[in-house]
Order: sequence, then C-alpha cells, then structure tokens
Amino acid sequence: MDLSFEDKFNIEVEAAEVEKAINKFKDIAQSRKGDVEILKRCFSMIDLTTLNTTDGYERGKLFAEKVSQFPNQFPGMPNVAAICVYPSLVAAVKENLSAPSVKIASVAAGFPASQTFLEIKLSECEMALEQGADELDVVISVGSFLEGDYFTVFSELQQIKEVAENAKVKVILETGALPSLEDIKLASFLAMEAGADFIKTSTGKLEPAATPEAVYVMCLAIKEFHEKTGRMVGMKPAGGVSNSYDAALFYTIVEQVLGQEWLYTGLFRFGTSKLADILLSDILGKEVKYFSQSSIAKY
Ligand SMILES: O=C[C@H](O)COP(=O)(O)O
Repeated sequence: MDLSFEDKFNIEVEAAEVEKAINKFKDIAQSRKGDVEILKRCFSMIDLTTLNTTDGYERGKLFAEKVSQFPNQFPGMPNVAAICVYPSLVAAVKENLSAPSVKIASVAAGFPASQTFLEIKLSECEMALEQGADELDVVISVGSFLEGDYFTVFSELQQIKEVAENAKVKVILETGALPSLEDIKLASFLAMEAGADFIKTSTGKLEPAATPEAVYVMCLAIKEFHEKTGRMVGMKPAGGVSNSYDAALFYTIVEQVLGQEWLYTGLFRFGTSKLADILLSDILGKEVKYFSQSSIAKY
C-alpha cells in the first residue's frame, strides 16, 4: 500500500500565512458573533454531546426527550443536527428520540484514547450501529501516528469504514496531541484517504482542543483533497467550543476556505457539550437553560 502522501498532497504549512489568514477570519467573526442568522445556522449544525463517566440510561433518555420537544418549545428555531453519546447510551437515545431529522452519533473504537485491540474497536462500532447509531465518531490511533506507523492508522480506519457500511464516520485527529500543523495536515489526508466522511479536531478530553489554526489547516486539507479526488469531506471542530464568537469564527473559517456548499449538516458539525444553550441565549436575547437545566445535570 502506497502511503507516501507527500507525493500526492501538499503537506507543507506556512506559519506566517496561517497567522495572517486567522487574523482576517477573527476580524470577520467579531462582526458576526451577534448575527442571529449565522448563530442559528451554527446551532443547526451542533452535535449535542454528553460524554461523562457518570452518564447513564436516564441521561440518554432526557437528552432525547429534550431534543424531541425542542421544536414545540422553540418554534422558529432549527433543531440540533445530532445527539452524540457513548455507545452504552445509544439505545436510551434511540428509544426516546422522536425528531426525524436528528441523527444519533456514537463515539466508538476505544474513544477517547483509542488504546485497545482492533477487534474490540470494530466490535464496538458494529454494536453501536446495531443499537441504533447513525454515525460513528472514532479517534485515530494517535500513538501509532506519532511513531510514524501510518499503515496501522490507515488500515484501522479502513476497517472501521468497512464495518460502518453506510453510516458516516467522523475521524478525530486529536489535534492537541499532534506536534505541528504539518502533522495535522498529514493526519487529515491520511484519514480522508482511508474514507473518513468527516474529520474532527478533538475528543474534548485533552487540551488544547479545537483551535482556529487546527481548523484552518484541516479545511485547507479538505479543500485540496476535494480538488484532487472530487470527494467532499466534512469538518467538525470539537472540544471547548463554548461561546458565540468561537462558533462564528469556525463558521467563518469553513465558509472562507471551503465555500457556501459546506455550510450544512452534511458537511459541517460542531462537537460540543455546552454551546447549545449559549447560542440559544444569544439568539433569543435572554438567558436560556433548556439543555443544561439541573434535570439533565453535569452539563
Ligand atoms: O465531540 C465533542 C466533544 O467531546 C465535546 O467537548 P466539550 O465537552 O469540550 O464541548
């Protein structure tokens, strides 16, 4: 298998160019963080996430109920794109979700560390899908990547894609653990070549999580991948996204680098446990604690 991505894709990153571009995007985002239409679009692309050690059936059920009741509670607002949970909560969400447009995403394949046997990773993906997941969020084997063992990373992802069949696979690069922007670009190409439907920055379990630099470089890789292969791969900033400015900034980066056709749930998601109520509050101009009220706790 030829994994010499340097021959096929441009792995180089110009630090000065990244800084200049990010400054421009930050200026645009400043003027947009109060733009209700943009905040609504960001809201509609949220993967509403709960990934706590303490999560149980009741929490999955309450998340599903909250999302199901959302259109009645907030007429005129789009619903979130998906609910994202650990595999053990997929059934609870499936049994209680009555919002046809909202997908069920399961983290899987040894999330968040990816430190388990391949057979376990594949079985976990299969079982999450059997329980009702529509999408899988899986982390690359970061340790193998850092050792330069790209074959293992690539081959695992290919096998995960195979068991996923038609379910979307979002591949988490855990960019905060990758030493350079070139590594982030290389990991992006590797994941996309292996079949990733989305590439995602972070698990939310490690700092730094989603940064503008990581999101920008990943968007550059998605753009080049599209130009060279014709395939459109989605972008998912995740981890620590918790205010309207950050949402507007990531939205702006995706829009400016990839274009309008990326600005929908099929190609753009926010992975976040906190953003939904924050955007809702800014959109409605009053404090809203709908998803974070004490009934669903630790949120
Ligand atoms: O995929 C989503 C992340 O795990 C959520 O991270 P967060 O809790 O920092 O928003």
